[in-house]
Amino acid sequence: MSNDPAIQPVGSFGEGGPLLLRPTRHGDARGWFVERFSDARFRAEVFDTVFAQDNRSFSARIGTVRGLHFQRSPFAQGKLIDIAAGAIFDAMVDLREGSPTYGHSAHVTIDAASGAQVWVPAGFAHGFCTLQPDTIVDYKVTARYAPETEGGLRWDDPALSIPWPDCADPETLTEKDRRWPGLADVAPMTATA
Ligand SMILES: Cc1cn([C@H]2C[C@H](O)[C@@H](COP(=O)(O)OP(=O)(O)O[C@H]3O[C@H](C)C(=O)[C@H](O)[C@H]3O)O2)c(=O)[nH]c1=O
Repeated sequence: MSNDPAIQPVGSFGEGGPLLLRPTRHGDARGWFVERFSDARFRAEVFDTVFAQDNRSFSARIGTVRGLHFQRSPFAQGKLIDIAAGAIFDAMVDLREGSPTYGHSAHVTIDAASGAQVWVPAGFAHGFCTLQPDTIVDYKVTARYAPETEGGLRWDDPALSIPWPDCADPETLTEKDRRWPGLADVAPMTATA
């Protein structure tokens, strides 16, 4: 486990779990510059993988809930999440087959102001709730979009004990996100990226 303050674990999943990353912002009189992603650095310091796709979602309303989603093998996705505008309460659940922390959840708040990022490995269900209006979430994923392999977990399943923020608004859920099963009814994932 890294003792680099720029890389810290999210939750208690042990080696190979989600991470909070703080890329260095180089400030000067004009503002700042940051390398949001470096292939070589990510492979060396976080996880040796390649990314297949860059995604961006815009959520107009505060309290918008998206998730909890995942893709199954062979399109299980690791996700590197970065906030271009606004802020999110980011949540993840371990669904890795055989994991000693199977079914455990964790959460972290990240925002555009801090530039912090979250790495969510393949094998985790992922979702977020926006904490500001007009929030833009950018994220790199390690496998292409494969809707035929998509699965989900009910965002407010009591078995997950995710302490969603008070602003979370069920009215913002898509029909799809209203229908996901609870943890007891989801099969574990083989986390191949
Ligand atoms: C994920 C995805 C979606 N789409 C299309 C499919 C729909 O027409 C539209 C919205 O899709 P969806 O409602 O699945 O979008 P989100 O609810 O933001 O889904 C995401 O939400 C949580 C937070 C995640 O972690 C996943 O990355 C992702 O599932 O974009 C694509 O064309 N490509 C894609 O990779």
